[in-house]
Amino acid sequence: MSSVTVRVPAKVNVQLSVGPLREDGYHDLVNVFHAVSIFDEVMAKESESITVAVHGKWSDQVPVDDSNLAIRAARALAKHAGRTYGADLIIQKAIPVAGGMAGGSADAAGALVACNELWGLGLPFEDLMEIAGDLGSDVPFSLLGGTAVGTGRGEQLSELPTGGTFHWVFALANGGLSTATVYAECDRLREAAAADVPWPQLDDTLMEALGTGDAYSLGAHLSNDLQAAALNLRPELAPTLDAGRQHGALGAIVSGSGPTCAFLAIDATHARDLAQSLTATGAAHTTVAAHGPVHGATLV
Ligand SMILES: C[C@@](CO)(OP(=O)(O)O)[C@H](O)COP(=O)(O)OP(=O)(O)OC[C@H]1O[C@@H](n2ccc(N)nc2=O)[C@H](O)[C@@H]1O
Ligand SMILES: Nc1ncnc2c1ncn2[C@@H]1O[C@H](COP(=O)(O)OP(=O)(O)O)[C@@H](O)[C@H]1O
Repeated sequence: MSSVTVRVPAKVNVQLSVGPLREDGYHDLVNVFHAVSIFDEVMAKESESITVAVHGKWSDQVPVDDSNLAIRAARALAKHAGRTYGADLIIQKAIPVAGGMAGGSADAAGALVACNELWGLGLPFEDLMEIAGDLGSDVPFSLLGGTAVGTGRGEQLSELPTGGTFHWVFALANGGLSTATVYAECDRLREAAAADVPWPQLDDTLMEALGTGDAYSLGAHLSNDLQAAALNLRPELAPTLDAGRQHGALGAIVSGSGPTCAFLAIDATHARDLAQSLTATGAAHTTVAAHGPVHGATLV
């Protein structure tokens, strides 16, 4: 086989509950991930060494050196297999960069699946999940997709059955936010408020809404403990969220660490209308309609 292509989705967090800061610099989470139909594609081609090239709208914001998550994933896989392998990784980017939609994690997951195939390693899914967890807290979910609860750093996953398809609109922001900076701002706000940080708990009503496919209830129960921090760092996101609610979104939330804003719509037609209203009124400059849940990293 001379080349392999893998498609990997973006995510939104429908519940993101952040526990106290741990000694290792991470936070324990209850992170309810939901994979949505915005996809990066990762192609792996036979080569002597491991390289990366990035194409698409956001390509200029992605590093192509050894810090690229797809390169790090391919290297980690080769190390796990105990041999030196090469692959030219070609990424077609549609997921916003540093947008809180796990684009880098998606590319890492895509590279793991593509190189496992290209190199004929035949490693089982569980091995890929273990390597993924070492690469980043969100990478296992990019492999798995669907809807799932992440605990620990977010890397320990349990799949959640959902009762239907949910329709979303994403308002993309100019410029990204660093995940580490948003977590640090969350800690700073908590310290300033001298607030006790409760241990994160799964929201049972949200679980039920996902299970029954009840978009109205899901919209009412979306939650994100990083939202206040993201809004502090990017105050201009607050009016965008308000505009979405005014235009009939069932729920409006910052996606993960932001700055992408996510709006839950009633159905596909409402999502299209909502996306149009947000751009027509200037509340958002770029919007994307998408649905979830969708599969994780998949060979095409
Ligand atoms: C916030 C979330 C929500 O899904 O994603 P994004 O919205 O950024 O995509 C995740 O927790 C991000 O996961 P990921 O982007 O993989 O982060 P990592 O590379 O593991 O960690 C980057 C940094 O984020 C902070 N971090 C991450 C995960 C976690 N449970 N606690 C943390 O405090 C740490 O400062 C860490 O150094
Ligand atoms: N393949 C990649 N795609 C996107 N970003 C990458 C990639 N590899 C490394 N990065 C770096 O990771 C950072 C976080 O990117 P991303 O995963 O898109 O954001 P988020 O964590 O908000 O979902 C970016 O600012 C970029 O410097």
